[in-house]
Amino acid sequence: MTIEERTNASLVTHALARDTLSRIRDVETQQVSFRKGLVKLGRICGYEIIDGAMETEYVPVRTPLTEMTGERVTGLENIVIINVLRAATPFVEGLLKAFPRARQGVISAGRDEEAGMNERGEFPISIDYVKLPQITPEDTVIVADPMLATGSTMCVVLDHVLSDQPEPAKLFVLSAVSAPDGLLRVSEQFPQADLLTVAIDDHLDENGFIVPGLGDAGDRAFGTD
Ligand SMILES: O=P(O)(O)OC[C@H]1O[C@H](OP(=O)(O)OP(=O)(O)O)[C@H](O)[C@@H]1O
Ligand SMILES: O=c1cc[nH]c(=O)[nH]1
Ligand SMILES: [Mg+2]
Repeated sequence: MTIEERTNASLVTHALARDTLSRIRDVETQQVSFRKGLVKLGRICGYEIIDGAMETEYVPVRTPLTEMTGERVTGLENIVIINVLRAATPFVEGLLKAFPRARQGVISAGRDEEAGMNERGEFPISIDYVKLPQITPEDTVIVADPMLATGSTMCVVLDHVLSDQPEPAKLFVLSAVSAPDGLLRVSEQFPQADLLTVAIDDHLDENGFIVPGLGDAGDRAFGTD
């Protein structure tokens, strides 16, 4: 069975998403181009979510010449985007171009790289800051993080997002690059989530980095190492 058959994962299929991801994977791509690539990917993924998951309605439109029936996307006022600091910041900047009226939440989450992975392939995650909007049952919640590696970060983030809140109408976990381990872990713990990703890569290395991946997304976008 493929990983998509074993989980709720599906691929963002837009050719420009694959093009942009391939450019930012390149080790020669420097900070500014890398960050701009993540912004562009976020915008494309946002449009893909609208295309695949949102309803439209017919509306009367009066053009300068005549009256006609037009079409509008519904539900754009019920979008919540969660930014997993820090690597998701440029990704969310792009998503906001598709969802300019989204309510936003922020969670600062970091893997304890020094502690390393435990025997279950999980990292300890430190959460330093959480500020979330109230979620309603009408909302579509998009939790954005460009990298889904072991899934440790996303599971802790989803615990925070969903605790003491009504279940949203739809829940998307949006990533640029995912590893099979992370998709399996998040799918198992949060079967209600749709996992959207531009690529499902091969495996994790011994340090929990996605291979082939793109390296450390936060460091490359923020110019740190
Ligand atoms: O699936 P996981 O194994 O948990 O790894 C994925 C996490 O790792 C990266 O964040 P990192 O901890 O490097 O923080 P940063 O965004 O500040 O670089 C990435 O942005 C994810 O949040
Ligand atoms: O490959 C990886 C894994 C976790 N975080 C990253 O930024 N890259
Ligand atoms: Mg990082």
